[in-house]
Amino acid sequence: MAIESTQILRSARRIVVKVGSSLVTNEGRGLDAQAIGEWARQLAALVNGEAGAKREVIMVSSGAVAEGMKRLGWSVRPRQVHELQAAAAVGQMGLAQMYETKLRENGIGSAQVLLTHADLADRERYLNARSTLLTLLRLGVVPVINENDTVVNDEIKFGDNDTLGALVANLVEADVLVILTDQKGLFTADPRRDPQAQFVHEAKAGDPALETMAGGAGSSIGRGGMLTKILAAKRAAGSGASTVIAWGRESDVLVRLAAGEAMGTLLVSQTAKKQARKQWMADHLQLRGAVSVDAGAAVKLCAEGKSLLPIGMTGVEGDFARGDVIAVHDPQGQEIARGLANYASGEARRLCRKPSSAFEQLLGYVAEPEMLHRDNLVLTGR
Ligand SMILES: Nc1ncnc2c1ncn2[C@@H]1O[C@H](COP(=O)(O)OP(=O)(O)O)[C@@H](O)[C@H]1O
Ligand SMILES: N[C@@H](CCC(=O)OP(=O)(O)O)C(=O)O
Repeated sequence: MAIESTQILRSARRIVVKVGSSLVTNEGRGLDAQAIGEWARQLAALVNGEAGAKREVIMVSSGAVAEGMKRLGWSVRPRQVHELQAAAAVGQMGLAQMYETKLRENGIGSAQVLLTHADLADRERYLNARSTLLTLLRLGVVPVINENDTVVNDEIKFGDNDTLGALVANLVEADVLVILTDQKGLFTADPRRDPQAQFVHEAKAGDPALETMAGGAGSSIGRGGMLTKILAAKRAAGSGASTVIAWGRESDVLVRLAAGEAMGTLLVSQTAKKQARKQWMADHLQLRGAVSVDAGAAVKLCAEGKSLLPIGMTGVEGDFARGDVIAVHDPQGQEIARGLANYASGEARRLCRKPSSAFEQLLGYVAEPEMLHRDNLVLTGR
């Protein structure tokens, strides 16, 4: 593995770790307390900076359906969606409890977050999920995420948490997505079926050749197999995150990866994080409105890399909701930036020229001090 590649892991500050059902539930035998304890110990080590700098980590864990089936005494995975949903609701209790216990034993707080694809497609919910997760990370708490199986049906169900892991990596703009599974990484063919399969150390995320190598799930517990992992890596690369697929039972896997050790398969994102964000924002051509700012705010945005605060806003155009993409115009009417609005147009009009200390009285609640947060904004002027 090239030196620059190991550097990707070593320098990663925000990491999303995804573990699959077969690992979490010991191939369906029940929650693997020892394995979860091991990952919790390693997550704590990353948060505490024991493997280099302090990292922010998010755990995306499957296993609710498999654990629920065990608790309900079902040996065969039900085909009816509502039975799967019921099993997930039962199993999620145990899953959350186990992570909470194991992380707490390591001195780390945890939070349960259940998400659906629809939550992340809706701009307002996307922003809400993003700010909640970023707040949890700032507090040093490890979010433990799963699909919200109760409210999804066939069409909108992720069906596999590899995709969810990638969407979460996009949501929080993680540096790296680590997918822990029951193989050492990607092989040129499913190693359970082809003994000649060669290990792939490193490749470009999104390379179509990888999709032909990847087969379906090797066990009756796992869902997506390698293909969903390859596609997840492609999706994660959309926001600039590289992906590692590694064996979840390798000793100290997370700590060693974070220290830069070459393990598993590294799928390198071809786009830098900033460039990816700019592209994403540029793709949202449908601007819902704009805010005009004074010269001071324009300098803060363009030259100082700051967020846009309502105090610098002189006017609001259009009718937009929280989470919509809007433009920022300088005093000459030139577009200088675009970003995700934290406030709807009606609220924004009331906040123009106001300091954040006045927001609560004006709106009746306290929300973000920024109209456009730096992380949700790209400069578009020259
Ligand atoms: N090219 C490949 N390289 C490695 N594993 C593969 C490949 N194609 C298919 N697989 C299968 O994918 C399985 C992992 O996927 P899955 O069972 O869904 O795990 P998880 O529960 O971790 O998501 C492996 O056990 C393996 O049998
Ligand atoms: N939300 C489901 C996860 C779906 C699933 O099986 O994912 P995975 O094992 O990661 O392929 C659960 O917790 O059972």
